Amino acid sequence: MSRVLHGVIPAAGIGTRMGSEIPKQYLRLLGRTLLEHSLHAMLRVPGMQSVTLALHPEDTTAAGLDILGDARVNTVAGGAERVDSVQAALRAVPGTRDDWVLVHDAARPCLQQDDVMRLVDVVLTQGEGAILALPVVDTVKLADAQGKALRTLDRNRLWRAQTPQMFRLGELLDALESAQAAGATVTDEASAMEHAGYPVHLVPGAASNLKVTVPEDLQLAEWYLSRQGEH
Ligand SMILES: Nc1ccn([C@@H]2O[C@H](COP(=O)(O)OP(=O)(O)OP(=O)(O)O)[C@@H](O)[C@H]2O)c(=O)n1
Ligand SMILES: C[C@](O)(CO)[C@H](O)COP(=O)(O)O
Repeated sequence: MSRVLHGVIPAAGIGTRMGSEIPKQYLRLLGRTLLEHSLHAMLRVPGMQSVTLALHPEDTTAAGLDILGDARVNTVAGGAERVDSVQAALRAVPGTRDDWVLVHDAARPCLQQDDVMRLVDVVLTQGEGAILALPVVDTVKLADAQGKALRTLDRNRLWRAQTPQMFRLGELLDALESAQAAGATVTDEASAMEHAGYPVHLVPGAASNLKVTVPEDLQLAEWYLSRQGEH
């Protein structure tokens, strides 16, 4: 069975919730764009053979960054939704169906190597897919359409999905296609794998691996990045 690793980074979003003049993946923290931070984290993973970036079809910014200089980096045009961008990138991965792929959001620039390595270790030991995730710490309510609480969920069994999410390339491609065909909501890769009946291990991640979504996330991400630089 293959132990070859590839990376995919969906980076074709427009950052509506950030509301910045440029797409948020090109905002800079400590001198590097969010996309560069995320890409470097992927390229640093031992054994990473390629990283495929899904970029917005009208993206002219990536070409001006040094990141495309690494021979392992490929780009493709992304799609209308994150899942479309991930599918486009997966189809362009220069690997075999048996190889492993780690899908990581460009918008998660503070990924730490020890977290990725724990994920890779679980996957290669178990031979099954896994994602980084965080146990929920708040009390969580299920609401009706009017915003009235219906009931309280058992938070001991609730996790917040992060990225990277690591699966076999061929299985993930097939799972995404069948979930799409069935009209299932696919907000991450794991949801497609669950839909197809595959096990998905939850590997505890770190709060620092936040998804930069709204303006106030930028300061926090910069603080996490500056702390990482100290070690
Ligand atoms: N059509 C899309 C939409 C999103 N993404 C990527 O998926 C990741 C997670 O998406 P999100 O944080 O929602 O980014 P945006 O879609 O840009 O933000 P928003 O939803 O606020 O518009 C980001 O790295 C984003 O660039 C993508 O590749 N293609
Ligand atoms: C994949 C993800 O980051 C896991 O939490 C998340 O689902 C992406 O959601 P978004 O709305 O596309 O940011």
